[in-house]
Amino acid sequence: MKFHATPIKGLWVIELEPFADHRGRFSRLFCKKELAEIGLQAEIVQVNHSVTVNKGALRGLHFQNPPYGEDKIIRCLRGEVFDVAVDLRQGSETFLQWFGQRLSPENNRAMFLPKGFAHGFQTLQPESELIYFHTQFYAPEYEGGFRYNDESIGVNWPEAVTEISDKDLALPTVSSDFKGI
Ligand SMILES: Cc1cn([C@H]2C[C@H](O)[C@@H](COP(=O)(O)OP(=O)(O)O[C@H]3O[C@@H](C)C(=O)[C@@H](O)[C@H]3O)O2)c(=O)[nH]c1=O
Repeated sequence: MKFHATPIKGLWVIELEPFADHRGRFSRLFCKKELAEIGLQAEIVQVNHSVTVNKGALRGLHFQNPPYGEDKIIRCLRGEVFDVAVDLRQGSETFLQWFGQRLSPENNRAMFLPKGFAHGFQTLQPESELIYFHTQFYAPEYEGGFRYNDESIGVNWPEAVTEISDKDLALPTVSSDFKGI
């Protein structure tokens, strides 16, 4: 794995390094020892998978509140997505700044989000599949989120939004007294 720093400290793009031969490819998706270099300390306790049927569909921006904050690794297995992380860390010099990265099987990129980030993505291809590695269990009572089009965050989504859940449409915008998580 190669690690590429982003403009937001602690947020990394992971480049997988597939071995290719006449049979196809082999990639290491997770390595505790290598990921320790970019700050992954906790155990992975849950692996999730999502399929999004339509191009332009959007999920996010999601996070879990303390004490269920989590690190996440996100990899696209099929299709292509524009993946977004938003810095919600209290006192961070990049507070409320966002970073976007295209993820696809072809570009071999994955994202590493430490605790304190919101996450969302928009599909750039139909039938896009993601696999997520999480360091916390799903805790619905600690779920948090912000509206994908919150102006104080200002994510520049690449496509018109064709689909979004009612739950995500009902998410709040960032209030002026929000200090982070
Ligand atoms: C996230 C999650 C959902 N669920 C359930 C709740 C619900 O019935 C159904 C769908 O949940 P949601 O609508 O929240 O799914 P979704 O909008 O795809 O949520 C995901 O969005 C992206 C952006 C992320 O970063 C993920 O961590 C996760 O929050 O799955 C679990 O059982 N475990 C989980 O970890």
